[in-house]
Amino acid sequence: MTHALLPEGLRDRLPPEAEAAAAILRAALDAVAGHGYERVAPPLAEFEESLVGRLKSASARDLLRVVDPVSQRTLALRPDITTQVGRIATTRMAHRARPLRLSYGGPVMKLRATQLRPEREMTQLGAELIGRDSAAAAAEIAVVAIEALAAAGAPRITIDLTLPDLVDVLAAGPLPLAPVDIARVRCLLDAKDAGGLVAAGAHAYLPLIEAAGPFAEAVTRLRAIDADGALATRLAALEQIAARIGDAAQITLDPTERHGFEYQSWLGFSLFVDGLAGEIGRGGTYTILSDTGCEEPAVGFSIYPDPLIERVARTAADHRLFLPLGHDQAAAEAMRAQGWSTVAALDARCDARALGCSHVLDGAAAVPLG
Ligand SMILES: N[C@@H](Cc1c[nH]c[nH+]1)C(=O)O
Repeated sequence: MTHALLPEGLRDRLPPEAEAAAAILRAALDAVAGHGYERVAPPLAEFEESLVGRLKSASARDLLRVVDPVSQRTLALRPDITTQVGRIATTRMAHRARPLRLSYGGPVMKLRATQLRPEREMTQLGAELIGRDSAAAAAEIAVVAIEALAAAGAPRITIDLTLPDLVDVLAAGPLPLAPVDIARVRCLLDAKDAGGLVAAGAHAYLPLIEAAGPFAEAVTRLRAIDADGALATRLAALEQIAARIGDAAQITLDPTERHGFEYQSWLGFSLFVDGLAGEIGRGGTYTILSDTGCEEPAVGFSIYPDPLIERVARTAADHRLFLPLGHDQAAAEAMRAQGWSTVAALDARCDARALGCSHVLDGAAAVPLG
């Protein structure tokens, strides 16, 4: 009977998951706000053309579209709030001093589900720092991303740093490649296909496959490749970012990883949480195009926190307190002030266990239901 109730990839969130989802969003965005990021809330849908082409190098995206009977124009549901924040920053907030620090959180819609993420609607939260894409700016964003994830209840966090335009930089400088070969070499590096690189005559790129792993060793190997100094500023920036992160997260480097980086420029990063499959967030540097043709650098991150919901919901369910008939109302209020959810009996038929309570109020004390 559940099939056909909702389209594929869309679902209702029931208790306690809906509450957990809201709590996660709140906690993560509070952490972000603590660093001076001001919240913006763009709409769920907007004109298709304003969602496309706003960020430099963004590839055309499959969007979920509708024709708006009111404006007679095509609207698209947002698949990524970063684009909208870019629009706001370069239009309505163009007059504001840079760097401009903005945060956001809300649902996004993908046209298609993937095997790893069967949902088409998901929550996205994040922060964008507009007007800078320096190492200092990137380091701040990485630290804020890790803090937001920790505040959302993520236990051990790993950040994987990458250099999305690395192959372009090397191909244009010390390790020349014909333009037609660049895409091929990128794919071979993505697949970590050493044999393929040799067959394609791109031996010089082999060491990049080796330069992946825990940060300290990987960056040393990457430095060894940098014979002509073409990567010197990037290497220094990576070191600066890693030093700023310190031991707030495990740091790895995968210099040629490009998966999921659609518009990021010199820096990209993916966020992982112990015990969860796949990445939970992503970020990096990018360029916003304004309507007047100006370009503005930026750096930011997005977290897709839905996979954390189950974990948080489990903890929340441990603090549900049954208030028997005739309970002490002041005691109940004191318990709510401590963060308990109270469930009041309305008549003798109300059953604590059946109503999902973990404790019962006895006098002024919460007694576990056992
Ligand atoms: N919005 C990007 C991540 C990002 C935010 N800012 C820069 N990059 C994503 O979801 O993949």
